[in-house]
Amino acid sequence: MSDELDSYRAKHYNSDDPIVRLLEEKIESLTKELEKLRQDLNWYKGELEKLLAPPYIEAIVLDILPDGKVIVRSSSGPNLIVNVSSNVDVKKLKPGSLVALTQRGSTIVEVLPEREDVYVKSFEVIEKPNVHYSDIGGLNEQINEIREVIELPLKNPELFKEIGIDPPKGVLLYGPPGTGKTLLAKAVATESNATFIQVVASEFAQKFVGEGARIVREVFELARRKAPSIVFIDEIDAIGAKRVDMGTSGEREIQRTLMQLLAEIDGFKPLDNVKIIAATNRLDILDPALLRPGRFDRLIEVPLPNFEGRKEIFRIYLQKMKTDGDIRYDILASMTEGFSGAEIKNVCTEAGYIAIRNGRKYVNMTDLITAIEKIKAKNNKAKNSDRTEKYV
Ligand SMILES: Nc1ncnc2c1ncn2[C@@H]1O[C@H](COP(=O)(O)OP(=O)(O)OP(=O)(O)O)[C@@H](O)[C@H]1O
Repeated sequence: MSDELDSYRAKHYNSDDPIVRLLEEKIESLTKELEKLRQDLNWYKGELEKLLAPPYIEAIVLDILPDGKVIVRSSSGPNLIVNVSSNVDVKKLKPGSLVALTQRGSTIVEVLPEREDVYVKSFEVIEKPNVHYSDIGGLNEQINEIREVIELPLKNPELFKEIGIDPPKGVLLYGPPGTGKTLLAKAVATESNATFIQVVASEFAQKFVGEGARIVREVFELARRKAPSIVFIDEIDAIGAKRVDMGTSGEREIQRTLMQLLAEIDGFKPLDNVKIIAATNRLDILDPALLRPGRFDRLIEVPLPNFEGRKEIFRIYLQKMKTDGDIRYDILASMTEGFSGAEIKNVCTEAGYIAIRNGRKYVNMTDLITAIEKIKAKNNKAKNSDRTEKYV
């Protein structure tokens, strides 16, 4: 049939015939459309395959056995001995590699890219913090105490060994927000030449559901690698509050994270050269397990600054600014009773803005007093709206 058609065409083909031309154009456009539809079809097929494919299980390689099998710890729990799919380059596998396992958990099908970044982002690592004790106002007693329990053992561990006492593994700083707890921890890291690793405990459970315990483990592994180091855990009450019931999975997750933290602290060796500083605004709600001997048995209160403290903090910030040279520190301190260090810093910054708005390049007492009034008014407003919320 097709031969007949070809010979008919050969006999009657006339490319000048408008009908033939029209038909040829039509064929060309239909061929293009067909090609496009084929591409679409392939794309949909691919998507469908992805949607129907079972999910993979993430696992960490623990060891590679001589027979080519691999021991992994799966994210869903147990350690497994698995095969490696032939399209995976076995040379790329090493203990610690992240891999994807088939649903039934029997074969490694892919080596996943290093994901430490995701975790590292959740904790800040400062190799060389640049905060000094002289940047902190009104906390001399606290500085002395933290030097004795953190700086001295980090710098001279042998001193403790010789005498035969175990230096504390860490301290707990407690007090109202903005009083300089983070600043103190950073300063002790600077002055002890230690790496500063900061984690915010509330993020353990919130950001990485189901992974809090793993992050705790990774933080301490990193701390040991970067020793001497200080692990600073801010808002420790987010994982360390005493709990009565553990009904929800979220609560159990927090509990697991806390258990891992306690296990890490208990596992510290004095020579690891890792110290831990935790901070909280809520000492009253902490689980007593955290405060047991050998854990956070050193508590340092970081209170709101007193009159002298406030003067010192004003001095620290105003010395870095341009002023008219006529600053009355006692007046500033007496006007700011109840202010935290953070609020005093805000007063100084605000006074700077006021000076700029007034076309000046230096700050004077009037700017500072205006700034104090402004921050007081803001605090009162916040307090009132708090109260209203409670009664609504
Ligand atoms: N005693 C202080 N001396 C100098 N600056 C201070 C002092 N207290 C707080 N500040 C300043 O206030 C800001 C907040 O302080 P910091 O983060 O150390 O407080 P914190 O006690 O850790 O607060 P939070 O409990 O809210 O985490 C910092 O920028 C710090 O510079």
